[in-house]
Amino acid sequence: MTAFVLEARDVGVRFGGVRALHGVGLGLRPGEVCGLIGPNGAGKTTLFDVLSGIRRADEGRIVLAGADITRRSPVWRARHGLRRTFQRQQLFGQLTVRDNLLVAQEWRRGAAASRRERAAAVLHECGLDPLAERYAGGLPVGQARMVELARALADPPRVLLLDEPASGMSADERARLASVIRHTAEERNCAVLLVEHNVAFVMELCSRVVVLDLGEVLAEGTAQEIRADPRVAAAYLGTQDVSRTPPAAPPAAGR
Ligand SMILES: Nc1ncnc2c1ncn2[C@@H]1O[C@H](COP(=O)(O)OP(=O)(O)OP(=O)(O)O)[C@@H](O)[C@H]1O
Repeated sequence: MTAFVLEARDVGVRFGGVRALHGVGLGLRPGEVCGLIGPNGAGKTTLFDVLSGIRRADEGRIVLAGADITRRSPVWRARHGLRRTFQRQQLFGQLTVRDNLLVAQEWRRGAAASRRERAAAVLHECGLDPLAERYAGGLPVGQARMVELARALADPPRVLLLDEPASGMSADERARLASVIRHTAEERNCAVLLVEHNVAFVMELCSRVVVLDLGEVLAEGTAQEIRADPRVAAAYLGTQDVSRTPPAAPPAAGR
Protein backbone atom coordinates (compact mmCIF):
# COMPACT_ATOMS: atom_id res chain seq x y z
CA MET A 1 0.00 0.00 0.00
CA THR A 2 1.29 3.46 -0.91
CA ALA A 3 2.98 5.38 1.90
CA PHE A 4 1.30 8.44 3.35
CA VAL A 5 2.40 11.77 1.93
CA LEU A 6 1.03 13.65 4.95
CA GLU A 7 0.38 12.32 8.43
CA ALA A 8 -0.91 13.65 11.70
CA ARG A 9 0.31 11.38 14.51
CA ASP A 10 -1.41 11.46 17.87
CA VAL A 11 -2.13 15.19 17.66
CA GLY A 12 -3.52 17.05 20.66
CA VAL A 13 -4.52 20.73 20.97
CA ARG A 14 -6.02 22.48 23.98
CA PHE A 15 -7.58 25.91 24.27
CA GLY A 16 -7.57 26.44 28.01
CA GLY A 17 -10.00 23.86 29.31
CA VAL A 18 -11.27 22.89 25.85
CA ARG A 19 -9.71 19.80 24.30
CA ALA A 20 -10.01 20.77 20.62
CA LEU A 21 -8.06 17.71 19.40
CA HIS A 22 -7.07 14.57 21.27
CA GLY A 23 -4.99 11.65 19.97
CA VAL A 24 -5.86 12.42 16.35
CA GLY A 25 -4.17 10.26 13.73
CA LEU A 26 -4.75 10.80 10.04
CA GLY A 27 -2.81 9.76 6.95
CA LEU A 28 -3.25 10.92 3.36
CA ARG A 29 -2.05 9.00 0.34
CA PRO A 30 -0.98 10.57 -2.97
CA GLY A 31 -3.89 10.75 -5.41
CA GLU A 32 -6.69 10.33 -2.87
CA VAL A 33 -9.51 12.72 -2.00
CA CYS A 34 -10.33 12.31 1.67
CA GLY A 35 -13.27 14.03 3.35
CA LEU A 36 -13.13 15.38 6.90
CA ILE A 37 -16.55 15.89 8.40
CA GLY A 38 -18.05 16.40 11.83
CA PRO A 39 -20.35 18.69 13.78
CA ASN A 40 -19.55 22.33 14.55
CA GLY A 41 -16.66 22.55 16.98
CA ALA A 42 -15.45 19.00 16.23
CA GLY A 43 -11.91 20.28 15.59
CA LYS A 44 -11.74 20.26 11.78
CA THR A 45 -10.33 23.76 11.36
CA THR A 46 -7.95 23.26 14.27
CA LEU A 47 -6.60 20.14 12.57
CA PHE A 48 -6.14 22.11 9.33
CA ASP A 49 -4.31 24.81 11.29
CA VAL A 50 -1.97 22.22 12.80
CA LEU A 51 -1.37 20.47 9.47
CA SER A 52 -0.63 23.74 7.68
CA GLY A 53 1.54 25.05 10.53
CA ILE A 54 -0.57 28.04 11.55
CA ARG A 55 -0.99 26.49 14.98
CA ARG A 56 1.51 24.41 16.92
CA ALA A 57 0.03 21.24 18.40
CA ASP A 58 0.50 20.67 22.13
CA GLU A 59 1.09 16.98 21.44
CA GLY A 60 1.93 14.80 18.48
CA ARG A 61 3.75 15.15 15.21
CA ILE A 62 3.13 16.14 11.60
CA VAL A 63 5.02 14.20 8.95
CA LEU A 64 5.35 15.20 5.28
CA ALA A 65 6.74 12.56 2.91
CA GLY A 66 8.39 10.79 5.83
CA ALA A 67 10.04 13.93 7.29
CA ASP A 68 8.99 15.40 10.64
CA ILE A 69 7.74 18.93 9.88
CA THR A 70 6.11 19.58 13.27
CA ARG A 71 8.27 22.65 13.84
CA ARG A 72 8.30 23.95 10.28
CA SER A 73 6.62 27.27 9.47
CA PRO A 74 3.51 27.59 7.29
CA VAL A 75 5.62 29.21 4.56
CA TRP A 76 8.14 26.36 4.60
CA ARG A 77 5.30 23.87 4.34
CA ALA A 78 3.64 25.76 1.49
CA ARG A 79 6.92 25.88 -0.42
CA HIS A 80 7.25 22.14 0.01
CA GLY A 81 3.87 21.58 -1.60
CA LEU A 82 1.48 21.64 1.38
CA ARG A 83 -1.22 24.18 0.48
CA ARG A 84 -4.51 25.15 2.01
CA THR A 85 -7.52 27.34 1.47
CA PHE A 86 -9.45 29.03 4.25
CA GLN A 87 -13.05 29.12 5.40
CA ARG A 88 -12.77 32.91 5.20
CA GLN A 89 -11.22 33.76 1.89
CA GLN A 90 -7.79 35.32 1.88
CA LEU A 91 -7.41 36.65 -1.64
CA PHE A 92 -5.53 39.83 -2.51
CA GLY A 93 -8.59 41.92 -3.29
CA GLN A 94 -6.64 44.77 -4.92
CA LEU A 95 -5.05 42.42 -7.43
CA THR A 96 -6.61 40.88 -10.48
CA VAL A 97 -7.49 37.20 -10.45
CA ARG A 98 -4.51 36.48 -12.72
CA ASP A 99 -2.13 38.42 -10.50
CA ASN A 100 -3.33 36.45 -7.46
CA LEU A 101 -2.08 33.34 -9.24
CA LEU A 102 1.17 34.98 -10.31
CA VAL A 103 1.94 36.19 -6.78
CA ALA A 104 1.52 32.63 -5.49
CA GLN A 105 4.42 31.54 -7.70
CA GLU A 106 6.64 34.58 -7.25
CA TRP A 107 8.95 32.98 -4.70
CA ARG A 108 10.17 30.69 -7.46
CA ARG A 109 12.93 32.49 -9.27
CA GLY A 110 13.30 31.74 -12.95
CA ALA A 111 11.35 32.41 -16.09
CA ALA A 112 8.34 34.73 -15.69
CA ALA A 113 7.03 33.23 -18.93
CA SER A 114 6.63 29.79 -17.38
CA ARG A 115 4.83 31.28 -14.37
CA ARG A 116 2.43 33.09 -16.69
CA GLU A 117 1.90 29.93 -18.68
CA ARG A 118 1.14 27.98 -15.52
CA ALA A 119 -1.29 30.68 -14.31
CA ALA A 120 -3.09 30.67 -17.66
CA ALA A 121 -3.44 26.87 -17.64
CA VAL A 122 -4.87 26.83 -14.09
CA LEU A 123 -7.26 29.73 -14.83
CA HIS A 124 -8.53 27.81 -17.81
CA GLU A 125 -8.93 24.56 -15.91
CA CYS A 126 -10.89 26.35 -13.18
CA GLY A 127 -13.20 28.06 -15.70
CA LEU A 128 -11.83 31.47 -14.71
CA ASP A 129 -10.73 32.81 -18.13
CA PRO A 130 -13.54 35.39 -18.26
CA LEU A 131 -12.58 36.70 -14.81
CA ALA A 132 -8.81 36.79 -15.25
CA GLU A 133 -8.51 40.59 -15.38
CA ARG A 134 -11.17 41.33 -12.74
CA TYR A 135 -10.17 42.50 -9.26
CA ALA A 136 -10.45 39.58 -6.87
CA GLY A 137 -11.98 41.81 -4.18
CA GLY A 138 -15.22 42.40 -6.07
CA LEU A 139 -16.12 38.80 -6.86
CA PRO A 140 -19.16 36.98 -5.50
CA VAL A 141 -18.34 34.34 -2.94
CA GLY A 142 -18.60 31.27 -5.21
CA GLN A 143 -16.23 32.74 -7.78
CA ALA A 144 -13.85 33.98 -5.10
CA ARG A 145 -13.67 30.44 -3.68
CA MET A 146 -12.76 29.09 -7.09
CA VAL A 147 -10.03 31.73 -7.39
CA GLU A 148 -8.71 30.67 -4.03
CA LEU A 149 -8.52 27.08 -5.21
CA ALA A 150 -6.81 28.22 -8.42
CA ARG A 151 -4.26 30.14 -6.38
CA ALA A 152 -3.53 27.04 -4.30
CA LEU A 153 -2.98 25.11 -7.54
CA ALA A 154 -0.85 27.75 -9.25
CA ASP A 155 2.30 26.30 -7.77
CA PRO A 156 1.61 22.56 -8.08
CA PRO A 157 0.75 21.11 -4.65
CA ARG A 158 1.55 17.65 -3.25
CA VAL A 159 -1.11 18.03 -0.61
CA LEU A 160 -4.14 20.29 -0.74
CA LEU A 161 -6.21 21.14 2.34
CA LEU A 162 -9.55 22.67 1.37
CA ASP A 163 -11.65 24.30 4.09
CA GLU A 164 -15.29 24.45 2.97
CA PRO A 165 -14.52 25.11 -0.69
CA ALA A 166 -18.13 24.58 -1.86
CA SER A 167 -19.78 26.95 0.57
CA GLY A 168 -21.60 29.75 -1.26
CA MET A 169 -21.21 28.05 -4.64
CA SER A 170 -23.97 27.46 -7.17
CA ALA A 171 -24.66 23.92 -8.45
CA ASP A 172 -22.64 24.67 -11.62
CA GLU A 173 -19.74 26.03 -9.61
CA ARG A 174 -19.81 22.97 -7.34
CA ALA A 175 -19.70 20.67 -10.36
CA ARG A 176 -16.66 22.52 -11.70
CA LEU A 177 -15.05 22.41 -8.26
CA ALA A 178 -15.58 18.65 -8.02
CA SER A 179 -14.04 18.11 -11.43
CA VAL A 180 -10.98 20.27 -10.65
CA ILE A 181 -10.43 18.47 -7.33
CA ARG A 182 -10.73 15.05 -8.98
CA HIS A 183 -8.34 16.02 -11.75
CA THR A 184 -5.83 17.42 -9.25
CA ALA A 185 -5.84 14.18 -7.28
CA GLU A 186 -5.92 11.72 -10.15
CA GLU A 187 -3.75 13.40 -12.76
CA ARG A 188 -1.28 15.18 -10.51
CA ASN A 189 -1.16 12.56 -7.79
CA CYS A 190 -1.97 15.22 -5.20
CA ALA A 191 -3.52 14.21 -1.85
CA VAL A 192 -6.62 16.27 -1.06
CA LEU A 193 -8.21 16.68 2.37
CA LEU A 194 -11.60 18.32 2.21
CA VAL A 195 -13.55 19.86 5.09
CA GLU A 196 -17.09 20.48 3.93
CA HIS A 197 -20.50 20.80 5.54
CA ASN A 198 -22.19 19.80 2.30
CA VAL A 199 -22.20 16.08 3.07
CA ALA A 200 -23.66 15.05 -0.30
CA PHE A 201 -20.71 16.78 -2.00
CA VAL A 202 -18.24 14.97 0.27
CA MET A 203 -19.85 11.57 -0.20
CA GLU A 204 -19.88 11.97 -3.99
CA LEU A 205 -16.29 13.12 -4.27
CA CYS A 206 -14.29 11.38 -1.56
CA SER A 207 -12.86 7.89 -1.73
CA ARG A 208 -12.49 7.94 2.06
CA VAL A 209 -14.15 9.94 4.80
CA VAL A 210 -12.90 10.67 8.32
CA VAL A 211 -15.38 11.79 10.96
CA LEU A 212 -14.24 13.98 13.84
CA ASP A 213 -16.35 14.46 16.93
CA LEU A 214 -15.38 16.32 20.08
CA GLY A 215 -11.76 16.47 18.93
CA GLU A 216 -11.37 12.74 18.27
CA VAL A 217 -11.61 10.51 15.20
CA LEU A 218 -15.02 8.89 15.57
CA ALA A 219 -14.99 6.85 12.36
CA GLU A 220 -13.14 6.37 9.10
CA GLY A 221 -14.14 4.52 5.95
CA THR A 222 -15.67 4.70 2.49
CA ALA A 223 -18.66 6.99 1.96
CA GLN A 224 -20.90 3.94 2.10
CA GLU A 225 -19.40 2.72 5.38
CA ILE A 226 -19.72 6.16 6.94
CA ARG A 227 -23.35 6.54 5.90
CA ALA A 228 -24.12 3.15 7.45
CA ASP A 229 -22.25 3.80 10.71
CA PRO A 230 -24.77 4.30 13.53
CA ARG A 231 -22.26 6.27 15.65
CA VAL A 232 -21.85 8.78 12.81
CA ALA A 233 -25.59 9.04 12.35
CA ALA A 234 -25.99 9.77 16.04
CA ALA A 235 -23.18 12.33 16.21
CA TYR A 236 -23.59 14.07 12.90
CA LEU A 237 -25.42 12.70 9.89
CA GLY A 238 -28.66 12.39 11.80
CA THR A 239 -28.71 16.18 11.95
CA GLN A 240 -27.99 16.59 8.22
CA ASP A 241 -30.42 16.48 5.35
CA VAL A 242 -28.11 14.77 2.86
CA SER A 243 -30.80 14.67 0.21
CA ARG A 244 -31.04 18.46 0.08
CA THR A 245 -28.05 19.02 -2.19
CA PRO A 246 -27.89 17.07 -5.44
CA PRO A 247 -24.60 15.28 -6.11
CA ALA A 248 -22.10 17.14 -8.25
CA ALA A 249 -22.49 16.55 -11.98
CA PRO A 250 -19.61 16.87 -14.46
CA PRO A 251 -19.17 20.43 -15.78
CA ALA A 252 -20.75 21.36 -19.11
CA ALA A 253 -18.46 20.73 -22.09
CA GLY A 254 -16.31 23.63 -23.24
CA ARG A 255 -16.45 25.59 -19.97
N1 LIG B 1 -8.81 30.26 19.15
C1 LIG B 1 -9.58 29.51 19.94
N2 LIG B 1 -9.70 29.76 21.26
C2 LIG B 1 -10.45 28.98 22.06
N3 LIG B 1 -11.15 27.91 21.63
C3 LIG B 1 -11.08 27.61 20.32
C4 LIG B 1 -10.30 28.39 19.41
N4 LIG B 1 -10.42 27.84 18.17
C5 LIG B 1 -11.25 26.79 18.31
N5 LIG B 1 -11.64 26.64 19.59
C6 LIG B 1 -12.49 25.58 20.13
O1 LIG B 1 -11.92 24.35 19.73
C7 LIG B 1 -12.93 23.44 19.32
C8 LIG B 1 -12.71 23.01 17.88
O2 LIG B 1 -12.98 24.13 17.01
P1 LIG B 1 -12.80 24.09 15.43
O3 LIG B 1 -13.05 25.47 14.92
O4 LIG B 1 -11.51 23.44 15.10
O5 LIG B 1 -13.99 23.13 15.02
P2 LIG B 1 -14.62 22.89 13.56
O6 LIG B 1 -14.88 21.44 13.48
O7 LIG B 1 -13.73 23.49 12.53
O8 LIG B 1 -15.98 23.70 13.65
P3 LIG B 1 -16.85 24.41 12.47
O9 LIG B 1 -17.48 23.28 11.70
O10 LIG B 1 -17.85 25.19 13.24
O11 LIG B 1 -15.91 25.25 11.66
C9 LIG B 1 -14.27 24.15 19.58
O12 LIG B 1 -14.72 23.79 20.86
C10 LIG B 1 -13.90 25.61 19.54
O13 LIG B 1 -14.77 26.37 20.30
